[in-house]
Amino acid sequence: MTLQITLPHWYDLHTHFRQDETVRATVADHVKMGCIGALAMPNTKPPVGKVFEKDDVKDYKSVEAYRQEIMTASGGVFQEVIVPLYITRDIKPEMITAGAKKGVLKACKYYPPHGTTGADFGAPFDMFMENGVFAAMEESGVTLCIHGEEHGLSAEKYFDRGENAEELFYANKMPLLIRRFPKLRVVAEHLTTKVAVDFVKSAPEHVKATVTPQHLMYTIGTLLQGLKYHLYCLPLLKFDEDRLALRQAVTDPENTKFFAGTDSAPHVKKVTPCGCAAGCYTGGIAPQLYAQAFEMAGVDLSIAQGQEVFRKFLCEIGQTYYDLPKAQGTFTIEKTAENIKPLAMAGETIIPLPLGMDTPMTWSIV
Ligand SMILES: NC(=O)N[C@@H](CC(=O)O)C(=O)O
Repeated sequence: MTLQITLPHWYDLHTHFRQDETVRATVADHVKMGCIGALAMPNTKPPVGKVFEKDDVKDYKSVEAYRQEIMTASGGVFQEVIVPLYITRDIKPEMITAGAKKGVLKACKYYPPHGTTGADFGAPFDMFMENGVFAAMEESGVTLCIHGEEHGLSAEKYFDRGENAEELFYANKMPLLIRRFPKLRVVAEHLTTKVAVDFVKSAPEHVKATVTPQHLMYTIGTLLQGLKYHLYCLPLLKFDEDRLALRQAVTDPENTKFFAGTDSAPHVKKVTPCGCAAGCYTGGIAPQLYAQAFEMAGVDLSIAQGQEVFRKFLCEIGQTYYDLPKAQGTFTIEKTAENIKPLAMAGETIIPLPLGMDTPMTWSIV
């Protein structure tokens, strides 16, 4: 008999829905994969750089309008959407306090300046340590979602082994942050290195982390062999010992910190004449990929104990941390290969991550 697992509906707690007509298509893919909500990243065009529509901050999108746009696109399926405020140079501590007080602002997102797709509005981390922004977040219980990479490094330092951009950030910046703001809620996003995993493990309980399917499944070697550019995302895939640390963290039966955040990032123009944009699209297929990754990590998903570890990672830890409405319904995945199709969008196509990979998908949505 084909193995099936029934899971509560879940929240993807790190994803990119983009803007305009892309929102409807990407949200639909999330609905297809059992999501009842998400934490939708603010690196849109223009960025989500203000809290309320009435705030007069450049031509930025507002948290309240973008949240409503996504809720509407889900056709009533989404129970809740968290839109973090993009931390730009234009953010003032008062905006955070006011947004939190009204219940509109739950999180803010730090991007290293020019560190990834849509990160051009980011500003140096130290600035927010000093200008009252992180202090206002700590005081009002707003979560800081961090893209934890040092910025401004040369290419060879950025991807250096042992001292790469993420390792430097978790060795230097993060300890300072949690010492200075001991009550600040922090989510370390899309971890890729053992250094970062060890940091999160050793930090207080309110410091958590998201992990993507691709960082659990692949290493830099997979990307380089055949230059599989659909696997190019930031932070870059790392080495075997890093992947092992991630796998151990998410599959540990005692895990209370590491949860699902796909970083699904659609790019209609992934390839440029001399390179490619960072971001992997996993909309519609993420639970299947996570299940495959857990099996690759040695978890037996045919037994209750294995399923429990998986359920906690996908459906429970993050939902509890963000105090999101509990799921009433369920969805089912089964162990049969899924036939993936490119997503058509505004006359262009978005290629989901596993298309063209050597490893075919082993799970599908029932
Ligand atoms: N992960 C990525 O490589 N890209 C993301 C941005 C990000 O979170 O880095 C994107 O929006 O395309």
